[in-house]
Amino acid sequence: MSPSRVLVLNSGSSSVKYQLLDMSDGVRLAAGLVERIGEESARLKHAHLTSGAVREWTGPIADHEAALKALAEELDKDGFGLDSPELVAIGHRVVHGGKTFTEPTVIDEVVLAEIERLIPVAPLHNPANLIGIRTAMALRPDLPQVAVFDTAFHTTMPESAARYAIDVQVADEYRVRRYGFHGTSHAYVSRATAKLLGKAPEDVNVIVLHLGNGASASAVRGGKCVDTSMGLTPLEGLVMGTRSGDIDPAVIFHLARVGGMSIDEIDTLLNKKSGLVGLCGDNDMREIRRRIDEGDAKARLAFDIYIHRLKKYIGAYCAVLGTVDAIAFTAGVGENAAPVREAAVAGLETLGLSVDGALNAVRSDQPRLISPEDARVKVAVVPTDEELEIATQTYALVRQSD
Ligand SMILES: Nc1ncnc2c1ncn2[C@@H]1O[C@H](COP(=O)(O)OP(=O)(O)O)[C@@H](O)[C@H]1O
Ligand SMILES: CC(=O)OP(=O)(O)O
Ligand SMILES: [Mg+2]
Repeated sequence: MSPSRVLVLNSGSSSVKYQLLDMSDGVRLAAGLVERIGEESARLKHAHLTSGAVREWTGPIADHEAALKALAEELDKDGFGLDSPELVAIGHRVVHGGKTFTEPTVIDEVVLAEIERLIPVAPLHNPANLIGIRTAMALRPDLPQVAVFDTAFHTTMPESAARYAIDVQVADEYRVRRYGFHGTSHAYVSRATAKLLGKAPEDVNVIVLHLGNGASASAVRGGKCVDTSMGLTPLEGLVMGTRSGDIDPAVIFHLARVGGMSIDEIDTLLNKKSGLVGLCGDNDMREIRRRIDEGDAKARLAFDIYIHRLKKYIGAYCAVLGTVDAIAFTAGVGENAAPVREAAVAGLETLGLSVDGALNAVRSDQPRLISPEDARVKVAVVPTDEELEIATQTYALVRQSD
């Protein structure tokens, strides 16, 4: 049998998630996570999925390169070393691909240079993605390394949604436009939602709510993205774990002129010290719900602001799409937090939206409907699988160029 294993690396600002899949049968062989990179108490969790064996390890991991080497060692212990001839490619999540990359792309020096050029518009993500790619290339220079871009799915947005209403020349010179992110997830979840409805992606309009630590909404018409909430960078849109999402841009001038803050300080404020963490000190929805149950007013207000923004985007995307077949909740918060799903659609009956309390309370890792049976617009929980989608696209590309 020809080799058919693909390793997927999803390098975030302080973590690396990875999965090894056999694409001949879709079996996941190993998966893991290195988090708190750069700290003394970094943590590695590795699972050998066919046996169920799990290894965990806590200790200092200095940087992303060290993290990559540590995860390569764990794979090696399970007989899945990066030197394995079974491996056909390594697929990398790359967050910002600008307008250049609309498809998965085999990485060479030109592609690396372009990803590097885009660092100013994805400062939390692209540098980590680059280190992941360079380290993997050094370990396996002979293997195709494929970049799968978060922005790719959104390149179908019409100009009316993608352009900001600013001077066109300035916008074009500095490539200021709305790119959108989490596209791999929006693509996967919108397709999986169509499947759940028993329809082809071309035949349905779906609103996808990707609510993780970073969060974004998208409006998908017939399988193609027509609008999304993130913009030039992953800062626009919904309230997130540590990011503000939408604000009046004049807040920035005000903080600079009146507050005496530097641009870098404001950048850090809006990207890392805002959102849920800025509002109540916690960015984990589990902790926020626990505090609400204890009567904590700050946590309550943070939750209410989060929901208010989410509702506005649901309403906006109903308007953008005209007719909506389903809205799908996904990622850490969307898949697990029933109170968020309930609150987000509460009062939207006139838009055809409601959830069934009992169905919403069910915990499952399977795609499922949580709206009443006769609902005009279906509400679904659809677990995302960015790693599978990256592996699928990576494998298809290397098979095609065989
Ligand atoms: N059981 C749960 N209930 C509520 N929220 C949860 C639960 N599990 C995870 N979350 C939320 O999901 C977030 C992480 O989502 P995830 O999609 O893994 O994020 P990312 O990929 O951006 O790191 C956590 O910060 C937390 O807020
Ligand atoms: C683009 C983005 O926000 O990604 P993440 O949710 O992984 O931070
Ligand atoms: Mg994520």
